[in-house]
Amino acid sequence: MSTLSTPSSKPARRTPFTPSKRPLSSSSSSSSSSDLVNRLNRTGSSSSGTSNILGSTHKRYKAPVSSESRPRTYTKPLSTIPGSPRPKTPYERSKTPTFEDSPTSKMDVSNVDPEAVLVDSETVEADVSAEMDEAWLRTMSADHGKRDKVMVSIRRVFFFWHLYSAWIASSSASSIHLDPVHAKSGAPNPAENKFDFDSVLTGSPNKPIYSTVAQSHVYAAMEGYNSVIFAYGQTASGKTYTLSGDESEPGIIPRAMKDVFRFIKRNEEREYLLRCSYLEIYNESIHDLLAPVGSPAVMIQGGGSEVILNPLREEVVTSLKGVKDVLKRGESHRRTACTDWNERSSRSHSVFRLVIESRERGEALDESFHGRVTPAPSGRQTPGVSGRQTPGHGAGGKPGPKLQARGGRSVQTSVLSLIDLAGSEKATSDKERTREGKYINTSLLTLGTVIGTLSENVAKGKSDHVPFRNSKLTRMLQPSLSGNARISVVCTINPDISAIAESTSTLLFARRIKGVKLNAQKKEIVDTDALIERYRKEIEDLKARLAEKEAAVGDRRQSSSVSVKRRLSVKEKTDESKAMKDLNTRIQQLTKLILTSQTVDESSADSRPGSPVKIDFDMSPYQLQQELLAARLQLESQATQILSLEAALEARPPIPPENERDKMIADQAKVIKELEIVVRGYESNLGEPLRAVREDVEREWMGKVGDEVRKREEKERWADELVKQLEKEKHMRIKVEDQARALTAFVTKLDALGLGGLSLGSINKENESLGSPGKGEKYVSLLDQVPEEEWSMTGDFSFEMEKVPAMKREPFGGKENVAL
Ligand SMILES: Nc1ncnc2c1ncn2[C@@H]1O[C@H](COP(=O)(O)OP(=O)(O)OP(=O)(O)O)[C@@H](O)[C@H]1O
Repeated sequence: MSTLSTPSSKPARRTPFTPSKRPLSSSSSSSSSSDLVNRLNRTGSSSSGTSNILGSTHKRYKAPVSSESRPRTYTKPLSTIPGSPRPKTPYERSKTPTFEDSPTSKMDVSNVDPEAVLVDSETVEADVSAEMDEAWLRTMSADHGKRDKVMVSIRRVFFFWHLYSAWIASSSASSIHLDPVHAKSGAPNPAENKFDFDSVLTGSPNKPIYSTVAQSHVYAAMEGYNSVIFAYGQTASGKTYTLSGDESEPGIIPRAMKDVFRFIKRNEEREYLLRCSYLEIYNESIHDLLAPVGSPAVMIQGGGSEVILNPLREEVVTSLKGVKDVLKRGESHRRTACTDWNERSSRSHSVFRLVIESRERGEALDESFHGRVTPAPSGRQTPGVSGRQTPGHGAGGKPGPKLQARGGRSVQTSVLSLIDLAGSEKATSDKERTREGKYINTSLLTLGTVIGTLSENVAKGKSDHVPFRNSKLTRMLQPSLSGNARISVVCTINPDISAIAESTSTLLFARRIKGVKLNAQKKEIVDTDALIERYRKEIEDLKARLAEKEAAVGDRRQSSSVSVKRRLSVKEKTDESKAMKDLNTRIQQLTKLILTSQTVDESSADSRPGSPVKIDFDMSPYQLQQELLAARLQLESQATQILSLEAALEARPPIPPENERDKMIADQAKVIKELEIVVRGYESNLGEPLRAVREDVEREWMGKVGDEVRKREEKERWADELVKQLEKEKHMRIKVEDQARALTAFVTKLDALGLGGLSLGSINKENESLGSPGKGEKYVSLLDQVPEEEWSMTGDFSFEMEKVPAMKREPFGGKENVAL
């Protein structure tokens, strides 16, 4: 924990929005408070009531808060040497209420009018103006926001009792390697023993660390980029010393805060709204270090690039002193304890955030637009750790106002996050410390896995799942690690031989995080109302100029005067028509821009249905009135809709808090598992028997169906046979009929020749001489024995017919003894 130095004296300060410079008291505390009260009083006209409330309580806000005011059970250890065993001291957060523990403070963001607490080059404390390295700033500003990789630096501590360092650091080569003597002592692979980074630093002074590791990121945050700086390393390796430092060697956080105000001091064009929050992740739950003891844990809502921390107290700061107070308060609430390695070991990951909102200064413009500017909506949006817009909260989750884009001036929003991670450690001799250590190690392991997956995805062009949700730390850092922030990591290394394995692990983590790709973007909110007004004015001017030109052309044509009517040269004509064309094009462009910015404005307003407005500048006043009426009606119907939606929202069952949701998800997973077991049981217990029954039924019926098919096929064959027989019979009948006709003709011929008297007996005799048929038998055609109508029904009788010699057959018609 650091104790920040307080400047001893302060020169005069200016108040915002007033040209007059009013000297203030030299006491930093009173100067701060009186300055604030004065400013609040001055802006009272625009923020009715706010100034009075703040004015009446400002003394409480200004009361200094020291860590001593919080009784702690922590006792100072005997030794301060890291690495040597220490007596164990338990700790706990103070239960004694102080004014900071009240549910709300004067500078809580929900209590202040943002316009009254802006900081600019005139109001910023003068003591921060020193030590501005302009050359450095110019070099660095060229780089702001352009880095697409994490900046990784190594800090190797070296204490006098470390007679010897196992790690040889080269600051000039920005590399560090293990002394070959120890190459086998803990390093996994000799080739892995040399590491190159953006910078490698040694020594105790914190100033070079700050300027190398953090300064460019702080400036990037001031210029609108989200920035994250964190320290990673084994326990007692110097992370807190690097981030917070001590009175003689302030660390990154106090130096960064000083630079924030320096930046404001030298930047005369912008004004700033600064808000701080301070939280810690202890045993996988998030605690607001600025909230009263016993406040509910902070929840992480949303996911992906939309991480929201709620409820999280945000305090507006207007001076370095204000930031120091906030830091002191937060640090007094941090969980630290004596471990075997560190007399004051951080038992949690701590995150200090500064939300920076800024816009161009411009009071004159503000006044001209004052009547039109929309008042701050109640659902103020402030960025989460990542800089994404999340619902901003003051004490108790109360929303506060935000800095408004005004007079055409856009508002830039960014977040500077300074993170002191708890150190990885082996099991300690204390049970409670070991339990904490497990949480710490698990979340650091998850951070390592997340970083490893991210850099592997980049290196191999993959998109493997990144387990951000496996720990609170990685979930909170997800938007930043996913790319929308500039990140600088300081990895602290213990030079001791006994820590070679841990130091190697830290260096491997540092090497992996180098591979994470970043693409930080500035976030800017544009005042579309003002832009539209500007465009409208420009259109009017252009239209007037165009009308002038057209009138001039008309005059020339109509004029009888020779000098006026003189013929224009080709060039003059071309220039004139080009000028008119340009004017028309610009008018069209501006009209389009108006439509675009209105559409953008509407679509950016959350949950507001888009209703693009078309502006026709040639409309008559009557038409405009009609439009206005229609718009009013639409507004009314939208208001009704909003009311009914609000009612529906209230009627909706409340969204359970995160731990309950996790429980519900776990319960549902349990139910799904049970159902899966039931389904499997159904398959093995019921599914199998049912399948057997079906197979039996199928077997039985398949036989029957086969018989039936066979029978049908037989019948079809039989029917075919019958058809064939019938065809044959028909054919035979035609043949027999032909023969009958021939015989009749023959008999008729014989009759005509007078040979009809031949007796049958003579024929028979003749037949006998031929040897067939037998004695006494007559030649009778079988056809004569079959009734004519049955011919078609008889079988094949061609055989009998063929036996009948052509000349001896009986005539048809049943005639016996026919005389031949
Ligand atoms: N570069 C340094 N120069 C001088 N003293 C240092 C340096 N680094 C660390 N120390 C001292 O070493 C001790 C342990 O350092 P520190 O608490 O910063 O370690 P840490 O990594 O934050 O440990 P933990 O993870 O347990 O919180 C402190 O007393 C600190 O003052």
